[in-house]
Amino acid sequence: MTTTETRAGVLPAMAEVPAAELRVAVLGVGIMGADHVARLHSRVSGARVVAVSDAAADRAEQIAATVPGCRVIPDPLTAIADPGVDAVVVASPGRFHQEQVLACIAAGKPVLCEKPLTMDADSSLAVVRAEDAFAARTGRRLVQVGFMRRFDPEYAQLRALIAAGELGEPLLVHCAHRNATVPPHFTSEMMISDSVVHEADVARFLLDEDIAAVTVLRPRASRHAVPGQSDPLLVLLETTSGRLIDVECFVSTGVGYEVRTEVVGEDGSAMIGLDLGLVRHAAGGSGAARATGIAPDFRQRFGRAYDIELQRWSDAARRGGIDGPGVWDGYAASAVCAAGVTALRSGRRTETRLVQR
Ligand SMILES: NC(=O)c1ccc[n+]([C@@H]2O[C@H](COP(=O)([O-])OP(=O)(O)OC[C@H]3O[C@@H](n4cnc5c(N)ncnc54)[C@H](O)[C@@H]3O)[C@@H](O)[C@H]2O)c1
Ligand SMILES: O[C@H]1[C@H](O)[C@@H](O)[C@H](O)[C@@H](O)[C@H]1O
Repeated sequence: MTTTETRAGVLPAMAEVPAAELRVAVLGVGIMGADHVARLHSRVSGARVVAVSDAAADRAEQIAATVPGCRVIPDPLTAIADPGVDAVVVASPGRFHQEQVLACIAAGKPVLCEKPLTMDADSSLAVVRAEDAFAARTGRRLVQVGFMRRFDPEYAQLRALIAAGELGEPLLVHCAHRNATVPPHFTSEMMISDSVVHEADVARFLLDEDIAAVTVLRPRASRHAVPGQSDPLLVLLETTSGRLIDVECFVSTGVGYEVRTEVVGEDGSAMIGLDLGLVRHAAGGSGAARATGIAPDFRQRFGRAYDIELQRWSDAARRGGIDGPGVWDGYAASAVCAAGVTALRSGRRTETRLVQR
């Protein structure tokens, strides 16, 4: 149900990419959207940013000025419908994703939607249903979700190691997800729906199964936490077959952007995210050790992953489809986060509710 569903939306790697350049509109050009505009303009081939849209007019003008010929279209829905736009990147705040992604589906335009797909499981399911209806008519998938870790070479290597059986049966995954700071409006709920959503997807990506239940513990809060916020959090995800994933989510460390993942299997363990490449411990020897650097934020740590993600999305969009995590992955992660928010509020283990596909 997990990556099989994703694979259904993945176009074969050998498929030809049409010669015509993909004309892209980017909706929301704050930190992430502006980074994607620069990436599409200077590092992704076969795509051109032709329009940007942002609730802040001056911000839209400022970012449009960085790309020759790029227009500002103030209303995002007008930008989606514009006949000069072939495909869309949604990088607006999460609460606008549902409306904007549904408009892309209605217009039949491929869209890369930044995570989270939407803010809760029901609205994500509504997107799944709309895209399913489109796919039933056309045989094409339109929505790719910006779970960029799947395109990070270290995560890909870790997944391949697990799939090849090199660690034996994976049993445990230890994750650290640390940010230097977050804006003052960032709530404990957002630590689940906006931050731990990455681990919800990574767990499904690495282990190829769904998350059945979530428990959230609140350790003593850091004095740097946004007032009223429980920071850090310890989140425990249980997979359907009984594997456990523990996630330390700490978003006000003041240090930098630290994202680590260690998989412990019956026959060894492997860890990524130390700026050392993949470090592996197996019977008879372990991996490298050298001084590490810490990236200040996601743009440095996952820059290469975003480049690969947007290049592959753009190539697939030119063929009319997607090449990466789809709506079902977005929905599954939203369902985990919904259970997580309930677990956070209630202090109780909460089962994930996922409809049958
Ligand atoms: N994949 C990642 O690692 C990653 C990293 C950062 C952010 N994100 C995601 O990207 C999205 C944007 O995050 P950000 O950090 O860039 O936020 P941001 O606040 O820096 O930027 C959001 C921008 O959207 C604009 N905006 C507000 N309402 C809008 C609307 N209705 N339509 C279009 N634009 C609108 C705002 O004016 C602002 O410029 C979020 O979904 C976030 O979760 C993903
Ligand atoms: O939107 C950001 C982004 O997804 C980062 O990758 C994550 O580390 C942050 O916690 C989140 O707020």
